[in-house]
Formats: sequence, structure tokens, C-alpha cells
Amino acid sequence: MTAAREQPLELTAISHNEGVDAAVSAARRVIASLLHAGDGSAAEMKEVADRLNAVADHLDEHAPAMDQRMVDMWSGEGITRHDPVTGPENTIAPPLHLTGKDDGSVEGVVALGLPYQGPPGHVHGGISALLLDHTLGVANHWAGQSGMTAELTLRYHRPTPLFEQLTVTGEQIAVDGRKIRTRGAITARGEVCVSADGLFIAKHLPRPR
Ligand SMILES: CCCCCCCC(=O)SCCNC(=O)CCNC(=O)[C@H](O)C(C)(C)COP(=O)(O)OP(=O)(O)OC[C@H]1O[C@@H](n2cnc3c(N)ncnc32)[C@H](O)[C@@H]1OP(=O)(O)O
Repeated sequence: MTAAREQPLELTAISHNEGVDAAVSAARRVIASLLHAGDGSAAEMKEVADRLNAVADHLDEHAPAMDQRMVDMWSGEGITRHDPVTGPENTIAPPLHLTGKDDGSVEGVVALGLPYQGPPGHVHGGISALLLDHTLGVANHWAGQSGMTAELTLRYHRPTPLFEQLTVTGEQIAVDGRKIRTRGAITARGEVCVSADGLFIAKHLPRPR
């Protein structure tokens, strides 16, 4: 095991707070604000819709062809900037930020707002599954042997609160040929809300070129 690091090792992309990252942060705000406002809001929603559509028209007008964008997204090695969990370029990413620990596990903290609500005041179970699937995948990457999810078994121990700091962890447990076993959890206030056991199979789809 390596000597203790002063800084945790970054395993996911950090927002640059400029360019598309800044626009994505603003869009995340819009998504949360729309849900907060609702139809009973005094805001002029027709005008809001027109302005948002104008923004989308502007983006579409200047976007590269989709196949070129796919190549760009997957150029270079290492961590992605576009995934739906950690990606600073992806508006639907909360985003979760993961770091690698010296014990071989990965960990991140995140607080989720209204767009991720399932039961009243609590996180949707599918969102928890999304966070854990990705975190287990990053844990495999950190451990040195990664693959695609073949099975993900979740146990929902207690409701996962919105608006509170959640800790998401992942750790590779075993590798047997192409089969990789990984586990993880989401905890709030020190209590496990969701735990996950994953089976991953070493398989890698080709990057667009
Ligand atoms: C760093 C970034 C992190 C990102 C993390 C995100 C992770 C994801 O979300 S990946 C996307 C979701 N997953 C998928 O779409 C996977 C779709 N499924 C597949 O591609 C394939 O079926 C896959 C990969 C599961 C198996 O691949 P394939 O090469 O066909 O495996 P195959 O040769 O049939 O089986 C290999 C072994 O695994 C076993 N196996 C395969 N699938 C399963 C399964 N679901 N359950 C149990 N065992 C399985 C087989 O029995 C076989 O075992 P053995 O060697 O003992 O005979």
C-alpha cells in the first residue's frame, strides 16, 4: 500500500466553473428551480419556456455533428466528463465527486435535491441504484480491473434523505477470471440507507473514433 497522501486522489472530473461546466451548473439550477416553483408559482412560465427554448435552439445551432461529439467525448484516457453521475458536462449528474482511498475503496459525498425525490422528502430508489452502480464501477477502475455491470443487488435499509450530506462508498471485493465482485453503500448520518452488491464482467465496448 502506498504511503498516506496529503490530498485524496481525484477519480472523477472536477468542474472548471467556466465554459460548458458553468452553463451546466446554471442548467442544474434551472431544473431544481422549476421543480421548486411548480405550476402554482407567480413566475411567468410561458416566458420562461420561450427563453429556455431559445437557449436550446442556440445550443443546437452551434453543436457539432453527433458522431463527432461522441468521438470528442471519448477522446483521451482517464475519467469522463459526461457521465450522468459525476460528469461536470452532464446536467442530470447531481454531481457526485469520488476520490480514491489508500485502503483501495472509493468515497464521495453529495446532497440531493428535489429532482431526485422518490418518497416524500427522500431519494428515489432508482437514483440510489444509479449512484451505486457508477460508484462500484469507479471502485473497480481504482482497483485496476473494471468491467460492465452484469448484476446489481440492492438492499434499501431505510429511506435516504434529500437535502442532507450522503456518503457513497464502493470497494472491489474479489476478481475471479472475468468476474468482478464489488460492494458499496449510501450512508446518511452514519447509518446505512442502501447497500449494494455487484457482479461486473470484464468487458469494454470500443470507444467511438
Ligand atoms: C469508470 C466508469 C464506471 C462506469 C460504471 C457503469 C457501469 C454500467 O452501468 S455498465 C452498463 C450496464 N451493463 C450492461 O449494459 C451490460 C450488458 N450485458 C452484457 O454486455 C453482457 O451480458 C455481460 C457483460 C454482462 C456479460 O458479457 P459476456 O462477454 O457475454 O459474458 P459471458 O461470456 O456470457 O459470461 C462470462 C462469465 O460471466 C457469467 N455471467 C455473465 N452474465 C452474468 C450474470 N448476469 N449473472 C451471473 N453471471 C453472469 C457467465 O456465466 C460466465 O461465467 P463462466 O465464465 O463461469 O462461464
